Amino acid sequence: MATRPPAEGKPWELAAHPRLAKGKVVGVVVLDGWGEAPPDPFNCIHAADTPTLDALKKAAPERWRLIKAHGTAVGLPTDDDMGNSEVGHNALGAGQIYAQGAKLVDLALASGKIYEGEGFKYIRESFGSGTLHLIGLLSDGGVHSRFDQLQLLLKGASEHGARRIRVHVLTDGRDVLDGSSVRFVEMLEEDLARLRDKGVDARVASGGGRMYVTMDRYENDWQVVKRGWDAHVLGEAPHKFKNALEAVKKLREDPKANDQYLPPFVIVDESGKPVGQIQDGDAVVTFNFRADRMVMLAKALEYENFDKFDRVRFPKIRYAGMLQYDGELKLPSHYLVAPPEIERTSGEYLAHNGIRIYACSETVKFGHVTFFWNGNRSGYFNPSLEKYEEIPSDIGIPFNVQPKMKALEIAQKARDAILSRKFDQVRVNIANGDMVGHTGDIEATIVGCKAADEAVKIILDAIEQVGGIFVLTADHGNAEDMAKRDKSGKPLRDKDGKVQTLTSHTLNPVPIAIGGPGLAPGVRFRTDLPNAGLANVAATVMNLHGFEAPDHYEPTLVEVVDK
Ligand SMILES: O=C(O)[C@@H](CO)OP(=O)(O)O
Ligand SMILES: [Mn+2]
Ligand SMILES: [Mn+2]
Repeated sequence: MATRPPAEGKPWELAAHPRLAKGKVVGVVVLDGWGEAPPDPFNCIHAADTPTLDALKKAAPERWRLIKAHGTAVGLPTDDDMGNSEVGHNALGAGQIYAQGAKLVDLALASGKIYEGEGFKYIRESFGSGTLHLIGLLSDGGVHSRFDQLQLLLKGASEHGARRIRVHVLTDGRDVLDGSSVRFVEMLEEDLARLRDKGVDARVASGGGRMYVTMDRYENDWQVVKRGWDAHVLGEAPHKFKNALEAVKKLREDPKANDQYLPPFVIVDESGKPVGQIQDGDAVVTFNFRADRMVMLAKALEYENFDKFDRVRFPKIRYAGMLQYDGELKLPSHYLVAPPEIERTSGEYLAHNGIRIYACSETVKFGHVTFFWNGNRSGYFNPSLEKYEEIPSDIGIPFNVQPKMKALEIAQKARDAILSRKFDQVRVNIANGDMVGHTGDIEATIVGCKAADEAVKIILDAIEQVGGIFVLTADHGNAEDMAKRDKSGKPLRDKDGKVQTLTSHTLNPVPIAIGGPGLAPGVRFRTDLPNAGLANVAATVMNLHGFEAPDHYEPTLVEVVDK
């Protein structure tokens, strides 16, 4: 964790790098979900035809190396935590390691401070006559939420006065194994039964699969959020069950069922009445700590004026997020734990130093190279220097059906931005390894990886034409390992002998490659930073723009030697 002196009050002007020239176009490519792992049939990156990236690897160790993308290196609670896009892009863009949401929530729960904060005091006002609703991802993936945090919150809230609690569960299957929803619901039901023994009226009220119900992001498809609203708030859904365990078990009987995409369901009583609609006077907490897939629901819960879908009813509730999900929008206005204040990101520094930036991705990753990259901040630092462009993602189909996604379109936009010479930095995120990797479809992921490699080639060719520099890296692993493994690394099989598919991110390191005709001949990776991680990339990029990095940044990966 950074122990460097605080930057407060320091000037924004960056010193010129003593040996590296300014004025080169720098292409920054983030391959989402692209880690490094040994060759193996479940390593889709290895299995795919990726000539461009293979050629870069040959420049190791001087211009290709691995960096850490998981655990404490990116501010997560432990080294057992896989990386994810939020923490990955935060670290890449900020150049510093911050304790992230997951860790801040752990600390607040462990110390009990969560119950003394403004957010909890606010929702507690409703405990007298209202119900406390908890909505979020039922998972121990640690990417958006964690089950142990939900357990502690349930216990703590009841000890602090909540008498009637309803949980609205979104099943995962993306950060954890598909099918694990059943076990999570069982464990939750055990906890709720214990609360009932203590006289708290606690039940599951509604739910659905995270990719189909509630957890859309970057306004890709508001219908997803509407399905959640209908189930959680209105108590309306096509499927009705007597309890949540029956719900997930029955819905999973469909051979095509998948935890990520379970349809919305509502729990009803003997007379068919929903057990937990959200009503005037209730309190609501969205217990995900991660922002991107909760912001849309937060808007629906909080905004008086709202036109994304017909809410039918807009109950007067006291709503708090686990964290504040958008610092610029101040949304939600009440929250249980203060988010990390990520400051002095490389984007802000570079904007102060006149660097013109173009950033582009498709919808599902657009906020990653903009909002997350800039320390969870929306909008431009300097609109006259920056341009952010979003390519609409395919909607309504799973990504294994169109595994090439918009890789080509993103690369063409980047190429045009590079060749226009209107920008000093052209930054993209190419989504295939991650989004297709999450489907667990090996064939499709291989196709996606090949498409990503072709996109990289287009961008590198443009950098070549303008005499520029490229930095290519990734935010965390995914496509390089699609099998769940035992401790020795052998794929685990289910009772029918089928290898268990790993849809989640991984703990693997990711590659970083530098090159291009603009790179001074003596630039190479240092050898004294074997444990470097994503947070070391920002200082590296600043150097390649011809600046020294600020001294509170994690150190640069490069040095310049005489050639
Ligand atoms: O899809 C997401 O929300 C996460 C996995 O839960 O992936 P990423 O961190 O790559 O965005
Ligand atoms: Mn990612
Ligand atoms: Mn992902």
